[in-house]
Amino acid sequence: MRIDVVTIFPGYLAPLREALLGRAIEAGLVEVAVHDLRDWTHDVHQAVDDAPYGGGPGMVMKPQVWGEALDAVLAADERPARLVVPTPAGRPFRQSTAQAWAGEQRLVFACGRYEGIDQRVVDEAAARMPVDEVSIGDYVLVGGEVAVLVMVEAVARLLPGVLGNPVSAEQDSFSDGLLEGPAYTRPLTWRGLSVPEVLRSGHHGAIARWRRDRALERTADRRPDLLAALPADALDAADRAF
Ligand SMILES: N#Cc1c(-c2ccc3ccn(Cc4ccc(CN5CCCCC5)cc4)c3c2)n[nH]c1N
Repeated sequence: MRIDVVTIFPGYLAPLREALLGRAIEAGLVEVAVHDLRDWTHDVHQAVDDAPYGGGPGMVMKPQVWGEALDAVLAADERPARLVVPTPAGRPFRQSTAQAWAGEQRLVFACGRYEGIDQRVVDEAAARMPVDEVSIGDYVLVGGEVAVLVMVEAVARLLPGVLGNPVSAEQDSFSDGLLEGPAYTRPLTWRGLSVPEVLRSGHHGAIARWRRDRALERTADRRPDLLAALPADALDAADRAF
């Protein structure tokens, strides 16, 4: 997969080259290119924004600059691309979104700032490629860069070879519709708190049951919406007894 990010703050995306994802890039499992939107300005002030038509707070990002930038970035590689535009007004970005995008050959992320990007940039792009306007959550950020860091990590960890232990991607929270339960490691007792006996029993069936019960308990407590959204056949008799 190739990932391109267009932003006026390229430095914000530096964390993409750290740790697990950095190693995946070095291993050639994923390609990442970050582009400075201002490279496609032609005025001395490198203007990327202007006042909103119809009035209102703040500034809107100019369509001309974005159009030239996306044309150039898309032309740099022949693979078909999906354009992703983070916005507070977007559809929710979920694990299912990350799983769907993990199958793409190429993702191009457009990081807006100010009050966002002129809508015509999205509308014009949508005439020639798939475009998703997405939000990472119901809170307001100052720009799209942090959202792109979140989404790129969520997608990249699903790519073959990126995670050392691929099973854990399948056992993620949300993959089975539930939150994952508590995890423990050594020491056996820490500040007077011990690891639950069942996890040291060696009885894999009992351990699996305990973990499922803790996941159900946590999901019911913290995300009852997820429990309500589970398909009818997702809970077996033992789950229902819990
Ligand atoms: N993903 C994601 C995000 C973002 C996000 C993503 C991309 C951009 C680009 C610019 N901003 C800043 C911003 C902030 C508020 C508003 C709404 N206006 C407020 C004033 C009155 C009018 C409406 C617009 C633009 C962004 C924010 N925020 N939260 C998420 N989950």
